[in-house]
Amino acid sequence: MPEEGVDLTPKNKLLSTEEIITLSRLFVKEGIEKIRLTGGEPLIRKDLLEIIGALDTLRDAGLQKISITTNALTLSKKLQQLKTAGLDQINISLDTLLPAKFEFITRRKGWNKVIEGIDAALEEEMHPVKVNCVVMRGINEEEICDFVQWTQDKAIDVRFIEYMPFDGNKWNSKKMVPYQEMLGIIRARWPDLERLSDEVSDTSKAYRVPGFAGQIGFITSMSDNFCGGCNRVRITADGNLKVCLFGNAEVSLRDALRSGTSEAELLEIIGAAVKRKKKQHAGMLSLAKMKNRPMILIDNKHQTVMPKYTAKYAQCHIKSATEGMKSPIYNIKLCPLPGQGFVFYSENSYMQTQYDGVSCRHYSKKTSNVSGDKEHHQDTKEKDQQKQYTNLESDGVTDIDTMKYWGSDYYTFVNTNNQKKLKGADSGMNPPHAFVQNNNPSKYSDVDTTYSEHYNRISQLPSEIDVPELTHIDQEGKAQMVSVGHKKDTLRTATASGVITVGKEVFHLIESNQVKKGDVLTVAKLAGIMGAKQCSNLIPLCHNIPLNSIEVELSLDAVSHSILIEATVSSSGKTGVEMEALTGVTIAALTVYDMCKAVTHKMVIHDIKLLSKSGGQRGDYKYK
Ligand SMILES: Nc1nc2c(ncn2[C@@H]2O[C@H](COP(=O)(O)OP(=O)(O)OP(=O)(O)O)[C@@H](O)[C@H]2O)c(=O)[nH]1
Ligand SMILES: C[S@@+](CC[C@H](N)C(=O)[O-])C[C@H]1O[C@@H](n2cnc3c(N)ncnc32)[C@H](O)[C@@H]1O
Ligand code: SF4
Repeated sequence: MPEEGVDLTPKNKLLSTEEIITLSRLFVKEGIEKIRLTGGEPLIRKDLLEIIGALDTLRDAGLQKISITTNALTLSKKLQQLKTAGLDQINISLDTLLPAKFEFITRRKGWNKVIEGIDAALEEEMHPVKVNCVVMRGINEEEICDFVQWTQDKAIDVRFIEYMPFDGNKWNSKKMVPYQEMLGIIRARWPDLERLSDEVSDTSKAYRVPGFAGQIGFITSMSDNFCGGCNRVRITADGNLKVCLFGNAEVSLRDALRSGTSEAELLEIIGAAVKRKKKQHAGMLSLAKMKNRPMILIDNKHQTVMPKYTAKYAQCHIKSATEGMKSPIYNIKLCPLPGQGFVFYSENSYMQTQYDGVSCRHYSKKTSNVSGDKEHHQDTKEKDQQKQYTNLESDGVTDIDTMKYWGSDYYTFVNTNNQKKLKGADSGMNPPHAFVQNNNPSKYSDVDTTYSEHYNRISQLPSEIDVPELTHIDQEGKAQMVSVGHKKDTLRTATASGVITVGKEVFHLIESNQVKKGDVLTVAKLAGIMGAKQCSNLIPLCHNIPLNSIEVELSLDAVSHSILIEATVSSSGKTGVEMEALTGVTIAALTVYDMCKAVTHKMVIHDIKLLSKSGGQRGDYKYK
């Protein structure tokens, strides 16, 4: 819980008891066997007993387990009643065995109450009693062995959880303790720690110290995801279906229920969502950059925009991006800051969308607005638009390399620079909120797209997404050389430059050609040419391409006692030659260094950069 707290969702936005039960019945009918009430915090719901009691009546329909995950602050008082109502299993969160640290982590007292809750669960034989401990470096990692020791006499299952990134929790990779490291710490003290077997859909990898009453486990979402066995779907307290904890795609089942959607239609919506459940979550570093609801809000905050108007406006925006912009889009750029989205460029206009779905702006480069989007921008002054446009560019927006449309509201982006694939409308199950104009539904009350129309359209989209592999990593995140076989040959040139500052003495020796090893400028020039030719042998994922020409020039700067090096390379090929030009400059500079190091080591190679580049898919580049 952040220090400043969170805004509580108005009650009418939360699923009612009846709605929770209706949805549960539907899911159980479709084969769900276990329901976990998690958080937020389930124990603060006044109707918890009623919900568990109603879930208990679904046993005959196939429900086998009813569980909760709780902070256990009020558990000892309520447990007996919960068990009588039908609760089978309980997971309790506890990140420290030290009461003072508990207060520091949770910002409240209550450690004793949690321990009472754990003891009560053991007494009530709520088997297994799982204790969830999120391990954070610098906070509680030195307590790992104490937690393991705790299982000697207590028949609990302590699960060490890798700290996961959620909005606002200030995650960074250093704070996360990977499970291999935890395992190492435990093995150092208990070398005979034994591995137990897991169920295929378990979140944790189970272990036990031989002879101990309890066991331990590791929940390795970050370092070794267990998505392969994932069979879970999640409904937030405000009624959104999330098919992945880490996915932003959410579908409002609450709104569907409240708009009188039939059971068959609901099943269609759910089916379409589940079919698009991804094979696994994004990689660890990408996750950290993603926008995701914090864990505390998975339970209770309305985040998704309403499909009623998103469907129409998504269509409208993609349409303006393609047709409304009147001329073809020649470039798409990703804005540099999270949530700023994409900019589409065409001859006569450009359009900015926000990736988080908050807004979408369509700007005209000329005086008149572009059709299809006019009404949305009456209030935006051309000058401001221009300013924003310029800012985006000067902020160094990063190119999207390719984009593929799958229909009127679905597309994929691939961004090689950032090594990631971005999906605009996500997997199509979500209202395509990347293109929502405004989050004020009343403004668009004329829109009448219904759920079923929307999802019908979406369900026609291909379920498998053939995202082009353009990055230098393969599907397992390992390095690969990108295939350029499909690319056309074009004339490509690149110029790079660099500087070696050699100091007064060496400078004069070079200038007067008195360096003992020989003619520095000539040798370095040849070295630069040879270096450019050798580029693909030196840089692992570089292609070896036929070069048309290599020019290396060295000039002397008597003021700074430096040699300025410039290399220009050209090729008629499938891939750019900037690496060749940069290698040429680097090798020329190293050669100068090598030839002069007998005089001094006080030489600095610096400012190696790409000055310009032309040809290729992404257009020309000039260093400014
Ligand atoms: N990646 C991922 N991690 C999850 C998911 N559900 C739970 N976890 C992780 O498991 C931790 C404990 O969650 P719990 O609420 O106790 O649920 P659980 O582990 O699924 O519980 P069991 O039903 O006992 O397996 C969470 O803090 C997450 O780290 C999920 O769907 N995906
Ligand atoms: C978000 S809580 C909700 C249920 C309940 N309020 C509780 O405290 O247990 C569910 C589980 O997620 C864990 N959790 C919370 N933030 C996490 C994070 N950043 N990384 C990994 N697990 C986290 C909690 O420790 C808890 O076991
Ligand atoms: S697919 Fe999503 S929900 Fe399932 S284990 Fe992976 S991250 Fe969790």
